[in-house]
Amino acid sequence: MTILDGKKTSADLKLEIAESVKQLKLQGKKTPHLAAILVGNDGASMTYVGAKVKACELVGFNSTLIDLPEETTEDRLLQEIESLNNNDDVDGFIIQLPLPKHIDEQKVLMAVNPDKDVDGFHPTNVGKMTLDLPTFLPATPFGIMELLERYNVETSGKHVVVIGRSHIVGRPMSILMSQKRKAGNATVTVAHSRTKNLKELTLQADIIVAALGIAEFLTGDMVKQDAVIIDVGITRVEDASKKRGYRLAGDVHFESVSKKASFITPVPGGVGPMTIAMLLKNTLLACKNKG
Ligand SMILES: Nc1nc(=O)c2c([nH]1)NC[C@@H]1CN(c3ccc(C(=O)N[C@@H](CCC(=O)O)C(=O)O)cc3)C=[N+]21
Repeated sequence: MTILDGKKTSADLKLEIAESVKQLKLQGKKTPHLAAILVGNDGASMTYVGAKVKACELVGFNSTLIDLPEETTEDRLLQEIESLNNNDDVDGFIIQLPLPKHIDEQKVLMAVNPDKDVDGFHPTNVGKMTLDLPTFLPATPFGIMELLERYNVETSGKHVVVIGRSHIVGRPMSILMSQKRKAGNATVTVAHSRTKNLKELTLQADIIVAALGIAEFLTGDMVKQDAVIIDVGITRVEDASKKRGYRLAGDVHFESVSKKASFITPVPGGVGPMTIAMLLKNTLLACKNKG
């Protein structure tokens, strides 16, 4: 069994990105600049955005965090987006999800200039991804593809079962892995909350991407011997014995599943850190695209 070490791989990627930033600077080009908008003070969201800002510092990017209160109106948020769209120094920006319920997420994501949409959530970029045209790939799926590639995990002709159909992970993952590309050429089944006989499907899977958001959902009895397991879930589970009062759990029951897996991503230290590294990669690309 091999651990797909996202922490190590993301550290390697960040070194590569830092090297590119140095080269840009030597050529007298501008420093990449990522901005993030955070609405409200959800604990997990604050952690993730904080990690993104820290990662920017590490690779030598400039970063801006726009921290708005929970009661921010949709109009006010749209104004902030317009101002980032028009800010020539900002190469790319993201709006941390989820947004408060009074804000229309689709409307907000459509307001982002697709050339600065380093999350790859704008319909233009989703369309380009689907057509396999050059674009910003959504960071989590992009990170998983990179991890599979760097560990030389064979995907061609394999049966992948993606559990979850979200716009940010499950759906794009299913599209990318079925495409003719590195870590692609797979036969993909998308399972979701209405799927019948899920266990029958997962037992046939060579590769399982668990992205449904239920802690420790996938157990050893649902998995074939030597399957490749990608755990996208990250849930804070109350645990009084921990410093912070919680532990992080994936969508995979690691203890039972790892006994059968050939490759498996841990939580923490798997897909999460890769997401951040790929966001940086997209920002570097946005900066280079500008010329
Ligand atoms: N517009 C937008 N873009 C996103 O990419 C986005 C988002 N919204 N909303 C939430 C999800 C989630 N996400 C994570 C990023 C890093 C870790 C990460 O680094 N996790 C660490 C642990 C961090 C911890 O201690 O909580 C790990 O898995 O090792 C996890 C999750 C990005 N997301």
